[in-house]
Amino acid sequence: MSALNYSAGFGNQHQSEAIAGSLPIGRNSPQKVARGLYAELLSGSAFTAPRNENLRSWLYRRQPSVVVGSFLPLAHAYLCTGAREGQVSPPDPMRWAPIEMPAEPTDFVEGLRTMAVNGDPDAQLGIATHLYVANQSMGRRAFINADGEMLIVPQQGVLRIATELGLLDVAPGEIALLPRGMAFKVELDGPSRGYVCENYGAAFRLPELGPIGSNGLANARDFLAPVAAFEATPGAYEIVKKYGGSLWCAVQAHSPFNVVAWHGNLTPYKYDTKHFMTIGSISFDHPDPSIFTVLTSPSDTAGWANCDFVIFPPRWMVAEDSFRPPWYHRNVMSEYMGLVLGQYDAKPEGFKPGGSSLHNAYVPHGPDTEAFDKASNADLAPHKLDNTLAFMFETRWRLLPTEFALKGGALETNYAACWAGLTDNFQE
Ligand SMILES: O=C(O)Cc1cc(O)ccc1O
Ligand SMILES: [Fe+2]
Repeated sequence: MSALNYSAGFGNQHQSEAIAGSLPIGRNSPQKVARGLYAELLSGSAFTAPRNENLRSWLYRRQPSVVVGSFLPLAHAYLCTGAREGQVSPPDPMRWAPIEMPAEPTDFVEGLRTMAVNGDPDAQLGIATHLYVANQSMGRRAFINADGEMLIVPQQGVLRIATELGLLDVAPGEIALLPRGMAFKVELDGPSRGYVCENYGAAFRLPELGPIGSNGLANARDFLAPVAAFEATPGAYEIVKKYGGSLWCAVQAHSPFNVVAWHGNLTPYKYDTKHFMTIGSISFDHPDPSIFTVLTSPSDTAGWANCDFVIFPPRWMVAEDSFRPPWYHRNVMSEYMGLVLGQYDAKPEGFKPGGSSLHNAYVPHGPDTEAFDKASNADLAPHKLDNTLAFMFETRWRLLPTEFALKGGALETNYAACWAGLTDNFQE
């Protein structure tokens, strides 16, 4: 596959045309659009949302999205939505082994496995955490998620994601952010696995930097939007839509990837986590993990995120007289974690790439016995945590595991045993 071009900058008013002269100049909806294209507005916020939160793009396309026909229900055995489809489970820490690649041909949508849910897409609140396992490109099949935006974290396999606004190539170590309601399809280069945060709440944005200043963490210029690209091959397309927690399917006679030009600030993005500028302790103590926030979806209460996307990338550990890994803690927020590669310092052996863990609100957790012993006795010379990438979807609402998470076979039965060796070392 040839290298793609991108348009850089998070939240910019991007503009792009696959054929020069297709974008209207100085207006959005001229009486006749150049080349016989139709103008279509896709909004990601209410029209009257404050200017700094207003999201919309104008699409100039060969046929408008309304030419689709009617939708019929489409079954999916593993896709769950909102707290209503979660299971009752005890307040124990939970951890899952990586799930197996499917034996049958499975595309990205068919390969979604919901692990945990909260909130309600109709209330525009909460998230779902999914895994995906896939071995087949979507071909002439597109997915539109009207319930939430999709943050994709590949763990294995490079994804070529075709969107209405153009193409993104996304490898492990990179992430993709796909706006709610925008059609996309996923092409594979081989068996692929990864994680998805489906966000029913406010759109992900860069966090405030406060005293950090005007630079650092994820810098806006490192987010890459696609450039306009449309599919010319004629023929029918299956449109799979997630709408109100159910999947629906319609067949239309043409490709939905027929946008010749577009402009606006509602765009898909990719971001390479190797550009994340970490900030950490250069004196003592382990800082709160919020220091590693890449993107945040705020809730109505300041600082209590609907979801924070947090990464634990390669970085130097230099803190003096400090227990360097995460502390033992009980958090009001709920933490779903995944591992893209390498080891996570709080669980060096037990947490595997492709695996997941869930430490829900007030469920105590922290370094396992091995990590505690190692970090309590380590020589505190500067040390590089290298070849590692863990991440966390942290949400203010409790995450309910799904039936697949509890009964699908990957749940560890004795996870809590990793803390059983923490003995009482009290010396009177
Ligand atoms: O529990 C975890 O492993 C995630 C986490 C990491 C950290 O550095 C501090 C707090 C926290 O919840
Ligand atoms: Fe934690």
